[in-house]
Amino acid sequence: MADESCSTEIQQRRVELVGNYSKHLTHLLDLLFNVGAVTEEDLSLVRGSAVRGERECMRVLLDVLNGRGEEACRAFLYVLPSVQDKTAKLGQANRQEHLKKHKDILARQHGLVDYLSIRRHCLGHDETGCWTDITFSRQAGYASPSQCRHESAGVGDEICIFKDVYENLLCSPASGVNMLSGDAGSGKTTFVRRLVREWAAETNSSKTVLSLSFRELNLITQEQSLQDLLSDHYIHLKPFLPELLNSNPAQFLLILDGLDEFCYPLNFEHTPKCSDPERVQPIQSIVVNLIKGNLLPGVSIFLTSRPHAVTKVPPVLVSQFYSLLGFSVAQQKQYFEQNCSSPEAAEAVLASVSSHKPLLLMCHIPAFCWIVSTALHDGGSCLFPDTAGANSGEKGSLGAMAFKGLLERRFIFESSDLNSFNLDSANLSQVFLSEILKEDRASLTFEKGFHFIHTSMQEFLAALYYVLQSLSGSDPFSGLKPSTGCSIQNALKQMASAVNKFNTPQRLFRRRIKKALRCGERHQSGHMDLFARYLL
Ligand SMILES: Nc1ncnc2c1ncn2[C@@H]1O[C@H](COP(=O)(O)OP(=O)(O)OP(=O)(O)O)[C@@H](O)[C@H]1O
Repeated sequence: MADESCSTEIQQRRVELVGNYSKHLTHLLDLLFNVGAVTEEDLSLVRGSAVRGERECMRVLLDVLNGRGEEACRAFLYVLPSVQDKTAKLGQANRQEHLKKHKDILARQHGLVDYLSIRRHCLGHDETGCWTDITFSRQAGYASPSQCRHESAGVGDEICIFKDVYENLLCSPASGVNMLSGDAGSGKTTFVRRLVREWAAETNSSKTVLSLSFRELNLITQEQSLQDLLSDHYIHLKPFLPELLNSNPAQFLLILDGLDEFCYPLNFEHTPKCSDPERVQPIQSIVVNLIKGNLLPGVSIFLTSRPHAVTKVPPVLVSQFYSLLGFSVAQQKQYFEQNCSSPEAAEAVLASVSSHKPLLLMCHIPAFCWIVSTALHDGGSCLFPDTAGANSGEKGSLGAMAFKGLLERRFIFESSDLNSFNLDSANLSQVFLSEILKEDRASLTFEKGFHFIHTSMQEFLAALYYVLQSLSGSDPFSGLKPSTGCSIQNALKQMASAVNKFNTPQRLFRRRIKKALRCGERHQSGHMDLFARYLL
């Protein structure tokens, strides 16, 4: 009776055995041959079905075993656990190896060299010295749009630092949807970079980070599945992704940086519900289903956004809401000390900033500290002292392209855009602040593009272009033609007299500034926030 049960068991488990063991057929055949359960003839018979796929081979093997009787079936059931053990161990080791590789790749993608360009000198030292402390406020969810607009902590908000946010996102089991709101240039992407790098350096992390930016997601024009999206982005995880995503989504932290830049509308009410990672759908539906917890239920999500776009996500879906509060005066001091070439230079920069109240106020935004310390890197008192000179035409064209980009809400430029403004990408790195543009190898498409080293720089150059055009009597809006370089060159030559005019604004100039501000307001997207501040 006991003997009969082996062949019966195999028949009853036929579907499961074909599903789970077809992949390990070679190993199984070796074991069965070694214990004498199958003959060479049997092996040929099984392997002869290879053209119809490994599952068919497995079916043939089960038939062969059945034909050979109870002894062979018992041997099969006996060797089965060792196949399972070995493959589980191999799979585990392989997976660990790939996750380690994943950490290395993510750390490289979130590297510092291009991003915090002026602090290369600190890279050889302890990395924590590269980041300046910044303060956050934390509240459970957010209730109203006005709540996400202000930059100071409200009553009942908890004040926290990097470590607190890190622990909530990466050390607590499942933290739902977390949102970080901050003004343009306030340090959201820098926070993401630091988070990823510190996670990658940790040996015992329980969660795995996946990081995407909305700027990259904008490039996806075809419908696709979440699984394909992630597999394309993280090719090294491809063999494990289906299993990882299905088995335990709670082990992932998914970072989505820059919601304000996402160009597709998010419709939380009418997007069809989808919980299948393999289902093909538009990119905005993937985002909605992730945030609603339909796709990868239990995954922790970290969204960053400029304040105006926070309301794209309904408050009820947000479990923790963080705001970046900017640099305090003490933190600004720390920043300049970390980023200037010497303590004397840092002191001179700080003195320069402190003597201009508007500048001091603006420097609570890290991007301003970055621009100011780059411009005054030697501690001098003149902003961008070497902007006048032989390449002013190119700088002006760059400003025109930056302004056109803002009007069209574009942050990535193609070679043809550069050509139409007579800009040569090869020269640009030498022209302005050494790294004004960098190549964008958007990893989802591998297409070549360019973007300003930071959007705050794009907005700064656009504002500079706008002011100089207006002061020279030209209309900045009509100056966005390919030949713009020449007219800007003239404008830059007149910089000195223009600055005087700036002190005694003329009616036309005032009208132009008002027009620009109205234009900024009309673009409710907030991508001209800094542009407007620079103008003022
Ligand atoms: N904590 C920090 N320590 C040192 N530098 C920082 C820090 N935060 C921001 N910066 C500097 O400010 C610049 C702008 O920061 P970041 O790109 O993170 O802003 P953002 O909030 O993502 O801006 P945007 O909304 O325009 O995308 C960085 O390039 C970096 O030089």
